[in-house]
Order: sequence, then C-alpha cells, then structure tokens
Amino acid sequence: IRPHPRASQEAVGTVLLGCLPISADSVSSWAEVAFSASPLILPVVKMDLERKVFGQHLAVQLVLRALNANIYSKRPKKPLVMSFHGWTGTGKTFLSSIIAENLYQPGAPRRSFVHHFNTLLHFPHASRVHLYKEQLQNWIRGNVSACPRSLFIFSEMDQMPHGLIDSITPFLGYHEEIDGVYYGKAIFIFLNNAGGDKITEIALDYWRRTKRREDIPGKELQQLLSEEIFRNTNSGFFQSQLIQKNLIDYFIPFLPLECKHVKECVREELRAQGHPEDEDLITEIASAMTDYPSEEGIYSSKGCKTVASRVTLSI
Ligand SMILES: Nc1ncnc2c1ncn2[C@@H]1O[C@H](COP(=O)(O)OP(=O)(O)OP(=O)(O)O)[C@@H](O)[C@H]1O
Repeated sequence: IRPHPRASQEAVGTVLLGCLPISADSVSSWAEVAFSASPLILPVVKMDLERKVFGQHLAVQLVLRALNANIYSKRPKKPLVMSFHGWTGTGKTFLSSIIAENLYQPGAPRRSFVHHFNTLLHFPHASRVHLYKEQLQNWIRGNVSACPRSLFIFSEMDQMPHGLIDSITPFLGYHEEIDGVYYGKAIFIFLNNAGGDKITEIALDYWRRTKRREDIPGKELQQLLSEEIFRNTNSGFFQSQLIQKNLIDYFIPFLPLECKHVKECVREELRAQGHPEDEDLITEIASAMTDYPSEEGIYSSKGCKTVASRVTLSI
C-alpha cells in the first residue's frame, strides 16, 4: 500500500486522496454533505439489505443496529468497528458494498469516502509489517482528517500479517481527538473467514435438533466469535489488542447458506443476466451446490460465490 503523498502526518488538515481538491475545511464539510445522515438513510439501507441479502437475518439485524447507534449520534464516542465472519460466499463483501452504496448521497464520489484494503494486495509481505503499519496509520489519519465519515473495509483478514491490525488500535478507541483529528464518525469493517466453522457448527446443531436458525442467539454467537478469532492464529486478530481492549463493537456472524438461499441467488442472477426464471435450472444449480455435510447436503460450502459463473455456463 502506498499512501497518497498527501495522506501523511504533515498533511493532516490539508487535502487528501479521494476528497475534492479544495481546502481541508471545505473537504470536510463536503464529506458531511455527501454523507446523508437523514432519517431516511437507515430505512433505505434496511430495505436494500432485507431485499438483497438472503439467509443472513442475524447479520442484517446487527448491522442495522450498529449503524443506527453510530449514524444518528451527533458525536459518537468512538468509531464504529464491525467484524464480519463466515464461510466464503455468504455475503460479507456484498453486505459491506450495500452499506457503502447507501451511506453516501447519490452522486458523491464514493472512492472519496470508501477505502478498501485487500490484505493480499496491499499487505502481501509479512517482513514489511513495520512499513505497512506506518503507511496504514498515515492513510487512516489523513483520510479521516479530511472526511470524518470515512468507511474503511479490510478484506482477507485471515491473511493479515500478525500485529499489523493493532497499529490502528489508537484510532478505534474512546478519544475526543488525536492530534486534532476526531475519529468518532469513521466506520471500520473487517471481513474474515475465521469463525466460519464455529458458526456452521452451531447452525448445524440447530438444524439437527429441528430448531430454526432464526432462534440462534446473536449474543452468544458474538461472544464465541470474539474468543475464537483471538485464539485462531490465522484470523488476523490473533492475540490482538483490538479484542483485548474490546474495540470491536460487533462481531457479525454470517450463517452458512441453505439450498433455498442459494436458489434465491440463482434467481437473482438469472434476472440480472436477463434470462427467464427457469425453476428446474434454479433447483439444479442450487442442489448441486449444497454439499455440506457430505451425507446430508444442507449448506453450500461456497455460499453463493460461484452462482454467477454456473448460471452463465448453464444458459
Ligand atoms: N447472503 C447472500 N445474499 C445474496 N447474495 C449473496 C449472498 N452471499 C453471497 N451472495 C452473492 O455471491 C457473491 C459473492 O459473495 P461475497 O463476495 O459477498 O462473499 P464473501 O462472504 O465476501 O466471501 P469471501 O469470504 O470469500 O470473501 C455476491 O456478490 C453476491 O452476488
């Protein structure tokens, strides 16, 4: 990751990447305008999430609650920090992109406020952790100083070099300001496969006891997740201060997707590609994808991830 030349300590308070090329004050106020914290925003996000995201009632509920608490507060005491967990293809990236799309007013240049870090792309070498730490801090400090409502998304957390994520600990705490920068309106989302097996284990247990997945208690699941990723050497949060200091506000579980959810994804994909909703084809693709556990075939181990290509190949 190469921070924008202006996103550095000296430049805090000047113009930064992604913001309009005007003075810091106007950038800041522009960002405020672009961020539509009107009473309408959450109903719109809610509608979008409930309509487009299948099988993730817990994640949707928790995310809405979290956004509600931060967005409508005049001066949140700390930035909103959410960590999404679940198997591949269950909608973690999809849900964060829906948040990013809805958080800012239409027409606002989203890249000005939404910053996506992909571990494999931006932090590929464990030996360069020191360099990454400094760059990451500069990037966040610089962008939040210009756009307080910045959204930072970190994907592939499982691949994150140990210790790197702790470099942003100071920004995530309860501080009025740090060196003149206020972080309370920023939003951080971490995307992680770690914890996915635990979530599936619990979901499967409910299924086997013929209990509804809707009855899985979110609170307990969140607690289990925080313990699991702290212990897991591959979670990106292994022995992380972010967890020790309770700076992650919400651990959001993404449940494994069942055949009926995959069917919805296939249906959606057919529509998006402009094809008729062929029920036989929908069932065929979804059934072929629900492969876990091998004896029962209840969940799709790839979620909806390969749906688009399967639809393309089947047409
Ligand atoms: N729960 C879901 N509801 C609707 N569509 C979904 C859902 N999960 C996945 N999809 C579809 O599958 C695609 C891939 O999912 P997505 O990239 O969000 O998975 P992910 O959980 O981020 O996976 P990974 O952990 O591998 O990054 C999405 O773009 C979306 O089209």
